[in-house]
Amino acid sequence: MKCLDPKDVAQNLPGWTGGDDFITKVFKFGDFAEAFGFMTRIAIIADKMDHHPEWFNVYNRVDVTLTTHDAGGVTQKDVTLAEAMETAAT
Ligand SMILES: C[C@H](O)[C@H](O)[C@H]1CNC2=NC(N)=NC(=O)C2=N1
Repeated sequence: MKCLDPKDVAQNLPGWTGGDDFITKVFKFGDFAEAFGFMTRIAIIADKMDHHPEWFNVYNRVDVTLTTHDAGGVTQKDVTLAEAMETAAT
């Protein structure tokens, strides 16, 4: 799958930042239940896509990094998953 420029990708996603080979965002929720609810909904979508996030949760915060390991960079799969996260978080 074709790799995209992470900076270009991040510019079109609210609150996302582009790194060398990834895009990243910190999501904040009202409490742990909301954060974990978000992670649960995304886990189901991600597994159906066979495309899994790197993420770290403490209480109401979820730090997300998206990259496509098989491609060694950011691909359309990361864009699709980031968009699903935006929908699930709002
Ligand atoms: C074998 C399996 O399909 C692959 O390892 C999938 C699983 N989930 C994945 N997730 C991510 N983020 N990148 C991948 O390249 C990837 N590959």
